[in-house]
Formats: sequence, structure tokens, C-alpha cells
Amino acid sequence: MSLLLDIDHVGKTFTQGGLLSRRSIEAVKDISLQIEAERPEILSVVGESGSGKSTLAAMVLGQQLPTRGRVLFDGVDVASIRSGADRRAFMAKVQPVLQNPFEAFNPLKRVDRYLFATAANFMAATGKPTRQEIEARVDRALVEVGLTLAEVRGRFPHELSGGQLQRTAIARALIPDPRLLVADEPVSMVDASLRMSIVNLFSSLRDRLGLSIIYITHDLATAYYISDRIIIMKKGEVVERGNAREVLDNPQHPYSIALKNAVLTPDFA
Ligand SMILES: Nc1ncnc2c1ncn2[C@@H]1O[C@H](COP(=O)(O)OP(=O)(O)OP(=O)(O)O)[C@@H](O)[C@H]1O
Repeated sequence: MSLLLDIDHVGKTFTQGGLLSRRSIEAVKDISLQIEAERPEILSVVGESGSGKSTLAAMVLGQQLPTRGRVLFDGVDVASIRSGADRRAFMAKVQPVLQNPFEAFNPLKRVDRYLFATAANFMAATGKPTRQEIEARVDRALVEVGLTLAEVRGRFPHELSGGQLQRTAIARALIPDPRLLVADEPVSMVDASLRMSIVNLFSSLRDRLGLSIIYITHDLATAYYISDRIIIMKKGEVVERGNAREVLDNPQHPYSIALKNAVLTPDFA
């Protein structure tokens, strides 16, 4: 069994304040978690605000370095990736999807410019691509998310709906052919009526492209619906983990039970 992602006893402590008022925050305590390379999956990470979900995501993305343990991607310690070329190769394989698509795009810049720039950047690793090759790559990524380049071409962010813009942001993440998406609250800013279509898109990307997705959310209903596995975090620790439906149908830890009761919807009843 080879591992795509191996989070090995990882912790992150932040230190804040000056000499006299120094205090430590253990955002992530000691988490181990693996995703198998041959078994693409959606892994949901849920927990209240401040439980360490985003810090864990930032360590997987190499944006924060662990203060203990290691994050291995495809067998390589993410903390050891230093050169620009290695960093670009890693980023091609592990892509973030942000919470707010309106923050991902400058309102004064046409969205296709971002897509072309991303394609040109990642395709440059194998020689200078032609304009046609870049457009074909961008169109392919947009088609994967249910859009086309013709629909997006020349548009500014405000000329697309929130759902279309989040799809475009996901398309941008797909351009380098990643193996893992790290999506931090990707539907919380999207209109409630469109949320299911975006999370369904994640399921279909897993099935069609063999992508694994770490789905960070407060929304237990969508987590229940699309995830294969779930971890429930509290104060930097995993308090419960397992098959998403089994955990959410029959939570064991008092915190998981409270979390479920707080958001009980007819879906769970
Ligand atoms: N750069 C930082 N410096 C200091 N403390 C931080 C930093 N980033 C996060 N923290 C602290 O670490 C803890 C975990 O934060 P984190 O953002 O990972 O939680 P979260 O579960 O993602 O919360 P939310 O759902 O609100 O995004 C919090 O106490 C937070 O204040």
C-alpha cells in the first residue's frame, strides 16, 4: 500500500506575545492520518471554530510547518521542499480551494487571465506551451467543473454568479492535474441552493479524475452526504474518526454527539 498523504504525529504550536506576555497555543496536538494513493477519497474534517482544522490544512499545503511530526506527500517530507522548482512540482499536486471565490480573484481582472496564467505557469515545466495549448488546457479544466472557456472568457468576477466563480476557482485548481485538493470551507460563501451542486462536483471529481479531497467544513449535512471518511476535531485533537456515515449515524464521543445535535436536520433523523 503506498500513501498519497501521511500525516505522522503532527502538531503545531503557535507562540504569541512579547517576552513578558508570551503564550503558546497548541492549535494541532498530535494527529496522524493517511490517505492511500490507490484509493481516492473525500475526507471531511469537521469541528467547531478554533479546533485546528485550518492549521492542519495549512500544514498539508506546506504553508505552515509542523512543530512536531511530519507531513509526507508521496513519500516526501513537505517541510524538506525548498527549491522553487520542487515547490512548484509539489503545488501542482496539492492544490487549495479557498472559502471565498471573490477573494481568490481580483475584481478588476478578468477571470480567464488567472486561468491562462496558471496553465502557462504549470505547462512551462515541460516546454513553452502555445496559446492554443493553454486555451485547450483551460477549457478542459472548465469542462470538468461544468463550464466552458466560451462561458467564462472575458468576464470579470462580478459577471459570474458565486457558484460559477467557485467552479472557476476549482477549475483553476485542476489545471496542473493535482492528486489532492484541500478545500477549506469551500461552500460556506456559496448560496445555500448551490451548495449541493458544488459538493456533488467534488464526488464526481473523485470518481472521474481519481482526486482525493480534504473537505474542511462546519456543515455536517454536506459532509455526511459526500465524504468517505470523517475526522471530528476538538481543541487540536481528533476525538472521533471513521466511515463518515457510520460516525454521523452513530457518534460515540460526547463532542460528536453535541455537534450532531446542534445541526440536526431531517437528513439525519
Ligand atoms: N498564525 C497563528 N498565530 C497564532 N495563533 C493561531 C494562528 N493560526 C491559528 N491560530 C490559533 O490556533 C487555533 C486553531 O485555529 P484554526 O484556524 O486552525 O481553527 P479552525 O478549526 O480552522 O477554525 P475556523 O473554523 O474558525 O476556521 C486557534 O486558537 C487560533 O487562534
